[in-house]
Amino acid sequence: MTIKLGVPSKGRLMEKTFDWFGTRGIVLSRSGSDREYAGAVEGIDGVELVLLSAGEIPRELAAGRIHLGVTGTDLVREKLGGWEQKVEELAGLGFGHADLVIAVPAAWVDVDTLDDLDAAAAAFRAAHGFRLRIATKYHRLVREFLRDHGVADYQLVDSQGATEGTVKNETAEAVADITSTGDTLRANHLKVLSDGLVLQSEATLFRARGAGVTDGEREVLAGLSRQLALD
Ligand SMILES: Nc1ncnc2c1ncn2[C@@H]1O[C@H](COP(=O)(O)OP(=O)(O)OP(=O)(O)O)[C@@H](O)[C@H]1O
Ligand SMILES: O=P(O)(O)OC[C@H]1O[C@H](OP(=O)(O)OP(=O)(O)O)[C@H](O)[C@@H]1O
Repeated sequence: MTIKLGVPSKGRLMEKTFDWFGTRGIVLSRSGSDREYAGAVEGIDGVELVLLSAGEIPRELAAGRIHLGVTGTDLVREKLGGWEQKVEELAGLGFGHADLVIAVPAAWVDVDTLDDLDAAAAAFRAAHGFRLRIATKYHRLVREFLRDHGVADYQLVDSQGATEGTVKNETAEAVADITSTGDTLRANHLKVLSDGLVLQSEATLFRARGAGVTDGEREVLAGLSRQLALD
């Protein structure tokens, strides 16, 4: 009779999630040493804390291995096709705000919009014999966004980190990545296209639609909802 709550195992999302639950009387903590991914829950019975990579939480929710999970809306939409059938958004947590954007070199003075990018991509292919490369880890979201906005002549290249560096390293001509302050983009001489906002993300508490629950677990979920003032 335990509800499993998945929370990011490190960094800003973990700390702010712990604070968010803490102000609502549920004290989450990482037990053991700094490197041990075990968690403890005080202030409510029947809830188990599972510490996971933020990027794995969508899949764990979809598989029903955790009942509740905190992660960014960007990661849920990217990792879960038909996400609305698999998870329910219970609450935006008011932190982890970040924009997924398309950015190009600041030096490309003729490219400020997606239409410009489309034209530049066609010219790039004619000049170089291969498609303009956009580095990202958000393949699904970027592909859908560019398709919906009529940009076709490009290829995605996978980048799982330090994405803004790919342009300087000449493994991509443009990037699609998360930004919050814009510092990383500026430091890498990149600019966001004026209509290049793919998605605005926020840390969110999700419920797995497919996770089986016993009557006892349903009661725990109801108690948790009351304590978190979700209703
Ligand atoms: N600079 C930022 N400011 C605010 N939120 C951010 C920022 N960068 C990433 N995020 C958000 O944090 C969440 C986790 O990001 P990311 O996938 O980079 O996790 P991570 O810390 O690399 O963890 P892991 O690799 O363990 O999954 C995402 O929802 C993302 O939108
Ligand atoms: O707009 P800013 O405030 O500069 O933040 C943006 C950066 O933050 C994230 O990286 P993170 O630190 O998570 O590292 P990563 O390269 O592993 O994704 C994101 O991927 C950007 O690189």
